[in-house]
Amino acid sequence: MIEIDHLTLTRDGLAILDDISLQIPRGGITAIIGPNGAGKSTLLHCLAGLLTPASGQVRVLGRDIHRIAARDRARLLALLTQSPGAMPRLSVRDLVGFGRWPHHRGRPGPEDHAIVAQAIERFDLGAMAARDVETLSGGQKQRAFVAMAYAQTTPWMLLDEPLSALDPKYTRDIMDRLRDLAPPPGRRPVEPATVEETRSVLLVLHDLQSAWRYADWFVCLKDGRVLSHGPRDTTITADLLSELYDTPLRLERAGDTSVILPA
Ligand SMILES: Nc1ncnc2c1ncn2[C@@H]1O[C@H](COP(=O)(O)OP(=O)(O)OP(=O)(O)O)[C@@H](O)[C@H]1O
Repeated sequence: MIEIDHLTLTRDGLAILDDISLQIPRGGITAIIGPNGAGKSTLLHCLAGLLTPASGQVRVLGRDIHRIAARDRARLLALLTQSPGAMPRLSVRDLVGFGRWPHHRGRPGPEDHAIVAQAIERFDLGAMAARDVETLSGGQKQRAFVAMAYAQTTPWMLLDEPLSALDPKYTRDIMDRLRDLAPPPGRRPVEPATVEETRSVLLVLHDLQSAWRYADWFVCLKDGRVLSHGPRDTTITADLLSELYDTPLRLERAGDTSVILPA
């Protein structure tokens, strides 16, 4: 579980995160949603221990994130940021291999190679594994970075807008794969033999449809505060979404799911 206890983070004297307290359950997929500038990325960086709050605490599996050494943190949480930056002259295979660094620190062994191969297969990157990352399309690059986070084999994967450049096929593909790794609590993950631990996936999403379809748990942020959080079915309503985004939205049943539409 991740426990967030009265977390406040300020920049230039302004509270970007304002007294946030909540718990994020272990296992399953949690979506952080909310309008632009709500503080979603900032919260993700705080959870990863990369930003120091003005007050409050983040505990991951019972430990204060700021008291965990960087190397141990990297074996606990994988963070994929919104703009991971340029990777000149690096092949897709090498990029994915970077995910193993906290485990082998420069001396990869057979298990590291096996996990990288699985990640490449799992995220459908085999045909481009030898290519320079910078020659990939935006969506292909996105998949390669998610595969890198996967190869880190951490109990927690924190992904900031992993769907932003993806077409509908790969949106579904990546979310199905994350669902396999982080099934709803109580169900076994679909994992290869070398990667046995259940993952917990925490992602920032603007794609509300995917959030609705895949997330078990929601954190709804607005103006640096938590407007609502909890399991999907008891948290997400048309009224909540309309208030969150300051625009009228409705939620309609469509077969086995619901769609979110302008009201
Ligand atoms: N380095 C910084 N200095 C000052 N303000 C910042 C800094 N980084 C972020 N902010 C501000 O903090 C607020 C929250 O930013 P954050 O990136 O966390 O929002 P977000 O919810 O992820 O937004 P988006 O959906 O647009 O990506 C914004 O008002 C932003 O301008």
